[in-house]
Amino acid sequence: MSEEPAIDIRELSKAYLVYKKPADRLKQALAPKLYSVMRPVANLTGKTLTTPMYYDPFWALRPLTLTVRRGETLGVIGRNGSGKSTLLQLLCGTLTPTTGEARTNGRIAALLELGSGFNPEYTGRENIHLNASILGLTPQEVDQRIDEILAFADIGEHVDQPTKTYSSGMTMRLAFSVIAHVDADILVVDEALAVGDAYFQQKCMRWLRKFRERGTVLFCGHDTSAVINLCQRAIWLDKGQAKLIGPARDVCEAYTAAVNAQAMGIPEPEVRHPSSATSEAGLATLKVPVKEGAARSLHSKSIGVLPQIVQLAEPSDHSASYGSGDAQVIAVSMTRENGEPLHLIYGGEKVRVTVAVKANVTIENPIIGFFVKDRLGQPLFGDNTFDSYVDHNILLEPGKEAIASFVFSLPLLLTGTYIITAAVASGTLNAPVMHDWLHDALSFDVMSPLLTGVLVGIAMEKIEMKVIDEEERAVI
Ligand SMILES: Nc1ncnc2c1ncn2[C@@H]1O[C@H](COP(=O)(O)OP(=O)(O)OP(=O)(O)O)[C@@H](O)[C@H]1O
Repeated sequence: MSEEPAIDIRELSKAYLVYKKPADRLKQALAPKLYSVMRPVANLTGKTLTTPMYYDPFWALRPLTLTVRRGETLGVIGRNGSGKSTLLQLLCGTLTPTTGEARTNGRIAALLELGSGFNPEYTGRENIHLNASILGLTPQEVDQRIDEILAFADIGEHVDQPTKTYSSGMTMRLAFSVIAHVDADILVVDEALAVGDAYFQQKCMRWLRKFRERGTVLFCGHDTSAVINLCQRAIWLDKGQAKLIGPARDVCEAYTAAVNAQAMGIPEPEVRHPSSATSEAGLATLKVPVKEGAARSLHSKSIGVLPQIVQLAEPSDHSASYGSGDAQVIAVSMTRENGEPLHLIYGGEKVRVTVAVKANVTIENPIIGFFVKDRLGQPLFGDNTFDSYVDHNILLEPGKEAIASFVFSLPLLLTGTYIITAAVASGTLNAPVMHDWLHDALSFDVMSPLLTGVLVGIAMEKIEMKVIDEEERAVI
């Protein structure tokens, strides 16, 4: 049983029937019956009548064969209209295939097209019952889990309002909460996940990372950094065809190269399909053609002064935390080095993150730390007080507070929302006793005009370029 793949797709395809005129749809519905009556008469006169087709088939998905192992996370990427939703809907059974089949082993739950599974006239509570039962829970099981579902969604009294009155963020909270509580074996999620506030997204990402330890995930979207971050393998769909299947990084790089080439008006890089023997391993040999005579103008720019607008949000009241409770994080802030509020910051400038904690019992040698995570919950950078204070024998008595501040040059960050996690512990770094770990202590938004394609940038001190001759080449 455990050797069975979670998803087994054989020659799966979908052709939509496209009618030129609305009347053609009616003709097509009537034609088979009409022709079955006319055919025997025609046969008597020695003619053969074939039923005409009033539609053109549009192949949204060409025959695809693919297996996904249990516990694997597969990314599905491709441009708009490439067939991603069609594939996922075929898997979920909401579309019927034209050829082939998709077999799934285990309970499958999908978060596709936000709220599409909700009846807008029903209240949130009624939709929980409806969706959870569609996903296989008995009414008793829904009753047992409803408090957990509501706690996870955290939408307060809105739960008794019709979902047509919900914001997209609230719909997302409820929809995700339901699929998180139905004991799914296979989860199919698309970029609907990007809806909602940063704190809830972090909660979903934490849940998703945990789910990956036991379940199979299909993650669909245009966002290659999310696919690289979450998925082991990826499939790139192009005009309904699987253009490349392989390790997520290779597939995303090939896809990004093709998208960039198209934007630059140069031919797409050649993509070599892996042979079936090596399809699970490395692949994708790329040759990037350069447009002949493409003159590039070169600017010198001072990277150290990229304006980044940093907007701090209020700390979340609902931040999840864990720890012994012997001490707790009571405040977290990010300011300029001198403590002034932060609004507009230039790349490479100094900032100060301050974490205040309070002891509930005597804490010997507290360790206070923080790290900054991106929207996918991936830690980017951070530090703690351990190395600097390991020999200081600090005793934090019950009711007393301590603050730690960290001054550093803020790396250049991509536009987006970032979250600061803060924690207080004691013991050692290898065997810490965690007193309070506050997942989402503070968030800040960055507007950055220039950077793309990296997690963080650094303030370059100097960038130079010059044309060299062979002699100079020899000394490099
Ligand atoms: N019911 C339909 N009838 C005809 N064509 C359809 C139908 N549904 C989808 N298509 C077409 O099938 C192709 C694939 O659509 P699909 O929604 O699967 O793409 P996608 O990769 O999910 O796109 P996006 O990234 O924009 O969501 C598109 O060209 C779309 O126009």
